[in-house]
Amino acid sequence: MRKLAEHNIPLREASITQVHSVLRDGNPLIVHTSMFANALASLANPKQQQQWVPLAEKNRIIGTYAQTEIGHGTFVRGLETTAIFDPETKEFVLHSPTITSTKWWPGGLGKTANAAIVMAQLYTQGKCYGPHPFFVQLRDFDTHHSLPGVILGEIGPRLGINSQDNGYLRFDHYRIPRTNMLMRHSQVLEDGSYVKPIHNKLSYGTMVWTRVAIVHSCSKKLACAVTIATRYSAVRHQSELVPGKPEPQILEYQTQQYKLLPHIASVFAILFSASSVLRMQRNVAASISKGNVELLPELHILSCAMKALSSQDSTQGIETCRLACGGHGYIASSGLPSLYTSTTCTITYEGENTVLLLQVARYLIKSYRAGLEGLPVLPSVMYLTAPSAMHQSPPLSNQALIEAFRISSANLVKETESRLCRQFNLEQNFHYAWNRCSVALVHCAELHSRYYMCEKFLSTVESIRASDRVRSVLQDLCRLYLIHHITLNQGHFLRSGTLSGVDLSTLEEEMYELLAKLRPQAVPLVDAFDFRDELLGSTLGAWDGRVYERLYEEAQKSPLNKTDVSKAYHKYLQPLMKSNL
Ligand SMILES: CC(C)(COP(=O)(O)OP(=O)(O)OC[C@H]1O[C@@H](n2cnc3c(N)ncnc32)[C@H](O)[C@@H]1OP(=O)(O)O)[C@@H](O)C(=O)NCCC(=O)NCCSC(=O)CCCC(=O)O
Ligand SMILES: Cc1cc2nc3c(=O)[nH]c(=O)nc-3n(C[C@H](O)[C@H](O)[C@H](O)COP(=O)(O)OP(=O)(O)OC[C@H]3O[C@@H](n4cnc5c(N)ncnc54)[C@H](O)[C@@H]3O)c2cc1C
Repeated sequence: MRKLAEHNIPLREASITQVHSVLRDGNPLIVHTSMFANALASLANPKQQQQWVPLAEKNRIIGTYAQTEIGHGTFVRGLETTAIFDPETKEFVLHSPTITSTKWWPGGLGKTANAAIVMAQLYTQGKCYGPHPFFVQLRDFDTHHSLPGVILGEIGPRLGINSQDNGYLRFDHYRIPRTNMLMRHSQVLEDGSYVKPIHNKLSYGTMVWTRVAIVHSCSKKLACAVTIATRYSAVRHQSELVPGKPEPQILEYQTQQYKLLPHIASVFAILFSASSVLRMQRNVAASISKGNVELLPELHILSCAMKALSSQDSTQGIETCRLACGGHGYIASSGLPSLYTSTTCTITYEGENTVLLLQVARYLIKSYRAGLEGLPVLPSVMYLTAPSAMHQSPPLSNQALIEAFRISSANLVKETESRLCRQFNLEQNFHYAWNRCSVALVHCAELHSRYYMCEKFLSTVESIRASDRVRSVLQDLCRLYLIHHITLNQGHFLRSGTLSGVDLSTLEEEMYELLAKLRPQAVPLVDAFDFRDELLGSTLGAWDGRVYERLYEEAQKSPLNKTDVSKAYHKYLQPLMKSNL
């Protein structure tokens, strides 16, 4: 915090790499500066904001977002914590009636936070109105002791981000003032009457906002990983490419280029998609403040789609980068393990990916059916029932490939919808039929989301202001991305008839040429991400390429190297060596 203050950077504006470079194993304040701050900004009314925001900004209040329970994370409607309005005292009584209602996971809840936005089932006048957000003080603001009626702690070691003190929380008939319910969108009045919001999912707004932020952070984490692995691949020499010749840089191997270059491209694809979703989010936020919620469903679906794809792509990409560094990728000082553990959790949190993709699929099927009936559908899914335009672009041009994506995606939705209808006729129950088709439905959502990402990559590269040479590199990278994802999904293109076996062979051939063509650009491309060595914090990825010296220097810092003979020798090893075991 002192470093950031020195450089005049508020924590909420510190970049993901700046924070990650200092707090490798998780940031106990991340949920405070992201979700808690956002919940106050978007769910609290102006009076509540005046009361809490200045205190949160000065870190007098440190908050978290306590929604997930030990029994339910995905199914928000199934939360069990209750907030029952007591009209006598004009208070809400928060209670955790069961073990499964224990709040579980919130970042910083264990030891750091003294307050939380708690999602609880709102009851008033004997009726339940579903999950609503409440501002809840958990600890004394001076002594930091937990308050009577609040039981909390930390949940124990995790795969990674262990400095984030993810916590648990229970309430025992804990009372908070009525005015602690976040009342921007819905209210409980003094007499206990409920005022409903203009859209009943507005209280989920903090999740939507965080999903958008995750997309951007995934591109940054992947950019760090490809920088490390690419620079290392230019330094590392191994084996013989031609027998008897000197060992080449491992980046000369086509298989190594195939491991790295598509993920370098992926950084741009995710980044450009993130910008487009962020623009949409700003528009939707502005319309909501004017009372218009028309585009909220579109934003919800787009943020689900892009969060799912970017978290999956960046996690796989980081793991590929780690593997591409051989043994040295496994050492903590390479920076790759902590990048992996702090990214793979994005597949699960803020909506588990399969669940989010099923939300996307639900929207695709509904929109397809609406389109067939001539009803209006939102812009991103109009293509599902629009006539195909495959023959208008030169064969295998970028535009033709995007059209192939669009038609294949529409085709898959059409095919899956027919399967859903057939299954419905057999089962006579929509929900069972839906479950029976859910693998195919996830594939629909993935292909639609990939189409969106490819389209955003291409349209951004086409409109970007850059020198001809820079543009040409970006165009090659974009082309590589399109072809790579077509080859990974070739079955869909064959099924839709948009590409033939011969087309796929031609594209595959071109992909190999692109790998060779882009090979000299690999290091300049990652240098252009412009990470300082201090921020990257990697023995393998530093700018000067002194990999072996740094690995050796770092090993000297191991606590085991402080003495020649370790204490364990005297305590365990020597007795073992002398025993007859
Ligand atoms: C899966 C859903 C979306 C399902 O919600 P539901 O109320 O059961 O709705 P449904 O019946 O499936 O659909 C009804 C309808 O509600 C729509 N909807 C759902 N969510 C939204 C939204 N946000 N905005 C606008 N619309 C929304 C759906 O699209 C449906 O629309 P439709 O009826 O089809 O027109 C929800 O339960 C959910 O969001 N679950 C995921 C939970 C989650 O993301 N938790 C995050 C906890 S915080 C965290 O992980 C922080 C980590 C950060 C860190 O450590 O750094
Ligand atoms: C590191 C980390 C930090 C977190 N931070 C916070 C936080 O700050 N605040 C907070 O409130 N929560 C937090 N969480 C909780 C997180 O949001 C949930 O874990 C997440 O939403 C997934 O829910 P779940 O654990 O209930 O998984 P489950 O839903 O139980 O998932 C288990 C499996 O069931 C499947 N499944 C579930 N429902 C369906 C369905 N409808 N259709 C098909 N398959 C389904 C899933 O696909 C998955 O394969 C955090 C979690 C982690 C790991």
